Amino acid sequence: MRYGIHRPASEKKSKYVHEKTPADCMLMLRWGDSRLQQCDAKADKAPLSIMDACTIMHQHPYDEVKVTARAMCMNTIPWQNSRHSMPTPMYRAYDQVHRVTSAPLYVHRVTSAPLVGRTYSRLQVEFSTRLVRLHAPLWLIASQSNTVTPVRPSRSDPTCALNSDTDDMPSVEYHGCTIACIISFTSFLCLIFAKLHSRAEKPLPPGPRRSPLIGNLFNAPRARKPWVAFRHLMQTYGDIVYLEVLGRRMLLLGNPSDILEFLDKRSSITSDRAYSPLISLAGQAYNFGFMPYGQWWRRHRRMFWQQFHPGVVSRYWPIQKSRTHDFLVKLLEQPTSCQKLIRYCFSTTALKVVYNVDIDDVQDTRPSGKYTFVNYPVISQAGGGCTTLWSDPLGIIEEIFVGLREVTISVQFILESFPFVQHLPTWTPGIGKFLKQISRSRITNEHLIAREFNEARARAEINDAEDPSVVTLMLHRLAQTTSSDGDARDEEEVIAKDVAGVAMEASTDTTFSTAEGFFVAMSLHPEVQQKARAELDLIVGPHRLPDFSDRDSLVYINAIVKESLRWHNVLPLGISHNTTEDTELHGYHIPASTAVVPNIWACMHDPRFYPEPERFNPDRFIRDGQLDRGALDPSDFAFGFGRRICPGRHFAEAGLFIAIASVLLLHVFEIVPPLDEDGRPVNT
Ligand code: HEM
Repeated sequence: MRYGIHRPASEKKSKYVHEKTPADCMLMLRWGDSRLQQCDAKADKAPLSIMDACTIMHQHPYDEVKVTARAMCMNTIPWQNSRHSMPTPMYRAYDQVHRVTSAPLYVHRVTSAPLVGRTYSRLQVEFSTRLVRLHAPLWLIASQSNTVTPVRPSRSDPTCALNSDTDDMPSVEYHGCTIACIISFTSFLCLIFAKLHSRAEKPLPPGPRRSPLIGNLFNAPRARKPWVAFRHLMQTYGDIVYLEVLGRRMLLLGNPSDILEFLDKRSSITSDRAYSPLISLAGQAYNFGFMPYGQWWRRHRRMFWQQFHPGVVSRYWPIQKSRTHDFLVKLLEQPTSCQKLIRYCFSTTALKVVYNVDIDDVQDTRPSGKYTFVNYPVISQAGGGCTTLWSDPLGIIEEIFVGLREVTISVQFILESFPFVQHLPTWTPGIGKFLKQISRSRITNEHLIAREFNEARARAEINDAEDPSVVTLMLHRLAQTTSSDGDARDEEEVIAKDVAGVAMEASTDTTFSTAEGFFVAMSLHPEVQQKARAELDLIVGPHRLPDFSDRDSLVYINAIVKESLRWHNVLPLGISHNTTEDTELHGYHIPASTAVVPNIWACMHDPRFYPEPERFNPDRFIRDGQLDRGALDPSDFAFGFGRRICPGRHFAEAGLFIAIASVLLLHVFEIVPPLDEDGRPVNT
């Protein structure tokens, strides 16, 4: 029985196949177990692309089909171009080959597909297998360099694939020393393909069923607490969940050991950040926390670290202490403004530490214009996060934060999947208002950072070495180390400006949100306040305020700091990392460019590690009167992971320690829940 594949005249020639492609492709059809039939597609002068082959296989009701689509391989389709028309698994396979060889690949290769159920996924598996067995690369090189003559397959040819189930390559004639090159190159590629093959066999992690095109769009949480929605997914699918939303891959991790294994131990391939148009839209392009993993990020991080590593943060302790004392005085005067004053305390500390700016009053006027200290809640994953900006027009700031609050995961996905959305006019229904507000945020951000840096630099130039601010220290260091090369110096200054901006912004909302959580916890747990005071009375006594020198002795206060970080996570999903290579986790294949989202909140509220997780209980970190080294330490999670771990954590923990110890020591404060209209405590 003979089958010929005659393409109807009306059928368009594949747009992927180049006119000059040698058309010596063939199609082998296997009918039943033993009857082999063949068709030489060259007769039709219609070379098949792999997609054509797939279509044919898909359309023909054979038990098993083997397709050898050879000569259209090279110089026909750059693999990238075929991305949108390929079944995803096949595209991935090409993608992998491309990554490993880092060479332009024009490979459309031999495939074999027992069409069980006639699905492409079956095809993909066979495809990888056969790449290894068939030495496909040899054939490709040979046909390109013309040093190997392909022998047209025929049933009588013993080397021909048609005559055996093993599908060996057709026989070839070699010329001169190219043999050695070909053999070694082939072995190299075989190794690569073998590796790919082993990867391809691993399944993706479990997750909800993906719909065509949109993937898991409807599984992506739209609620304000995505970390809770993600935990629900994990309860269904396990601690490792894979989602794809509009073509973007996402891996959710909900188990402490998996998170540490993947993001800490393998941080060399999991420290990238995904690009999002939101970053520049919101004026955060300067923020190295969102920069991709690479030299520019590294230079920023290095300069930041020089100012905040554990060996130097003690130089900011006096500022942290004096700002805390100022906070206590103000709290005594205005006890009902507690929340506003907490923000004031941490924001003024940051401004002083970074720019050497003094603000002594909640309403402050500076000579250069009217500035109002304003507090507005800003987007924070915990919903309770806030930021404080030191800026001119109060109305604009409010507008900005209204805009930022609108940045939900859905908006993020839409912008990332359809970047053109950012260029839509601001009157566009639905998204226009958001775009307007976010663009105001950007302008203010850029203005603020440039202005504060320039003013601090001017002050640093006239001032003396008394000023320990981050900007001054960075500028001094630059003056000593930067070469006379003007461009290099300019670049270093840009980095210094960025670093100062990040230090100011990143250190305010995170720390005061944690402190706010602490106040809420204290209002709910008077017994914790009592225990803390007993310790403070014993160690510090009634005649002075706590100091950093008391830190090691104040075990219960340290446990409160840990419990505050655990109980109220300011970044419950951290900042997602991106993989830069294909890898695997617990037998699952994790493709490159997957956003890895650690559900820190889920870990910190997992009853397996923290019994009664909703209860604020510092004792869970104490054993035999000492901090329990065996307990899962929230600091190892709340500050992120690997090479991206929060570089401001030592500064943050010091600030939290001194604020918490000082507030609790003063017996004049009793932190209680707010009262409702009838005078009953409101249980938050
Ligand atoms: C309680 C306070 C804080 C918490 C809970 C916190 C948490 C985090 C987290 C979860 C990350 C993401 C890490 C990752 O990608 O895995 C991060 C990054 C970062 N944090 Fe913090 N942070 C706090 C305070 C601070 C402070 C005080 C500063 C500055 C002085 C700061 C500066 C940064 C910077 C610059 C990054 C970006 C690091 C990078 O991408 O390389 N943070 N923080």
